[in-house]
Amino acid sequence: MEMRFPEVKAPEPAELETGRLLFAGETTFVKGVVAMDGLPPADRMEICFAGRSNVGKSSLINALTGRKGLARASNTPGRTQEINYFTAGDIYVVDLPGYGFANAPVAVVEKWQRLLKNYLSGRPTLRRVFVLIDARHGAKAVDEEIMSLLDRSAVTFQVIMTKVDKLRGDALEASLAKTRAALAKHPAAFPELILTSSEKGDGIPTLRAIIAGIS
Ligand SMILES: Nc1nc2c(ncn2[C@@H]2O[C@H](COP(=O)(O)OP(=O)(O)OP(=O)(O)O)[C@@H](O)[C@H]2O)c(=O)[nH]1
Repeated sequence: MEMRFPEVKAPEPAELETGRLLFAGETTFVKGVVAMDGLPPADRMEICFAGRSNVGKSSLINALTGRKGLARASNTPGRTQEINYFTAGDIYVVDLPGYGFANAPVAVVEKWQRLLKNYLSGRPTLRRVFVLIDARHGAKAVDEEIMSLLDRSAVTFQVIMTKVDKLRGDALEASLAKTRAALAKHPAAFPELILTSSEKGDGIPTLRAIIAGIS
């Protein structure tokens, strides 16, 4: 299953095991943050997940941590409005608010954008941002915006393609090629895409191993 996608180098068994162990224990919710002064102390490494509303972020975090109700999967785009902190092993896993939602009031969007910007550019322990992109839709303008912000903030990021079970063959290849081309313009980006399906579990052990390998 893990070998189906040649994008990232397949982790070694020992790396897979380290990744499994990192998420084998209890993943606990720490807090939802709405302002910079609410962030927990920057006392350990953290990684975070960013993506457009409905990209499948909650589903991915649930699959990663093996806890169904942890990050709520919802069909109502844009309902996750806080920076949510979780602990997994000795790291923080951070769930950023989904961006690009159409119906939220402008003032609300602006407040989130400000928080997002401040967080991404001012968190010393943030080691990597995983930018989620729906395999069916490819990178949209809002994804480009966040990737440019990450470039400017010098925060390295890696793209996770979500819902790859919805595409196959040439359609999947075309989507990947387009995303790779988009990434080539971003100096802070890792070139390799991580392909995932939370529904099928594809790519989840690999993602765990990648996270465990970040130091
Ligand atoms: N086929 C398929 N559907 C998925 C997958 N991951 C998520 N979905 C579906 O996509 C929709 C959105 O998933 P969520 O995980 O709630 O998305 P989100 O990005 O957290 O959404 P917000 O809460 O709006 O930010 C749901 O209907 C999920 O069931 C996947 O890997 N495959």
